[in-house]
Amino acid sequence: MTEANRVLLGVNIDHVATLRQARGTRYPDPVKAALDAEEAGADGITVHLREDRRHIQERDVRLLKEVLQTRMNFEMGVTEEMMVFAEEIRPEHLCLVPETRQELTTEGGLDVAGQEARIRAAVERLAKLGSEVSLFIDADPRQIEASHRVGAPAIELHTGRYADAHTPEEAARELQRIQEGVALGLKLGLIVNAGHGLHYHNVEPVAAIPGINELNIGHALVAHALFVGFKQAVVEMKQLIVSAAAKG
Ligand SMILES: CC(=O)[C@@H](O)[C@H](O)COP(=O)(O)O
Ligand SMILES: NCC(=O)COP(=O)(O)O
Repeated sequence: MTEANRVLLGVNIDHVATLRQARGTRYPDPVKAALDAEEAGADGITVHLREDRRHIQERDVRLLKEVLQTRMNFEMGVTEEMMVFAEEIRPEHLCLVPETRQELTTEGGLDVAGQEARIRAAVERLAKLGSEVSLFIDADPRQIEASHRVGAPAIELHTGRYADAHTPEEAARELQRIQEGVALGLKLGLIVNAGHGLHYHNVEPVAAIPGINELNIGHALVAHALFVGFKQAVVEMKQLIVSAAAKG
């Protein structure tokens, strides 16, 4: 396999913390899940410290920063509170995401085109930490071009609409949007990642997109881990990604 078709797996451990927060217990510990994921072949660990702290807590992020063998991808809203916390943690990767207090999950991409000055200022400030800054956006040419203009080196394309498609035709259309988004991002010199809602039955066509760098996957992995264990869940996802990428 060449470097060109190697697709990385970022394991999102947020929903291990969701289970813990549901009862206010000390278990299950997302830090243990992260270490197990690394042993099973994860290329990085993703966490989203939400404003409402519904899953990941500051304690998790601080501990992860100390113990991870791979790297942290820290997802955050564009708020002063999060900027200050990111400056303390200095994660290797930072991903700016939109956040709405009441949403069930991250429902759309960041509107970079509609607030270029604000996002440019955030990207410049965070880049000083030495972190690779990424923008979580829809596969929309306007947003991809704006991400390039504000100086972000990387983007993560939101795959939620593809994952939530109700018919094969709709899924094919959404996949095509992602494929075109990846191609445009690469043409502009961006690192292109993708994620959200990917699972064992829909990940392969995305992993096969030429040039895609990393897939961030969480909810489906945590769900599958209930039945097969966390390490095995990561191993199975990684196998799917690696083999799809090799064919892509
Ligand atoms: C930004 C994003 O997509 C992730 O952080 C992920 O989906 C985590 O789960 P929640 O959106 O449920 O917090
Ligand atoms: N940025 C997307 C992510 O980290 C994982 O999303 P999901 O697999 O939990 O939907």
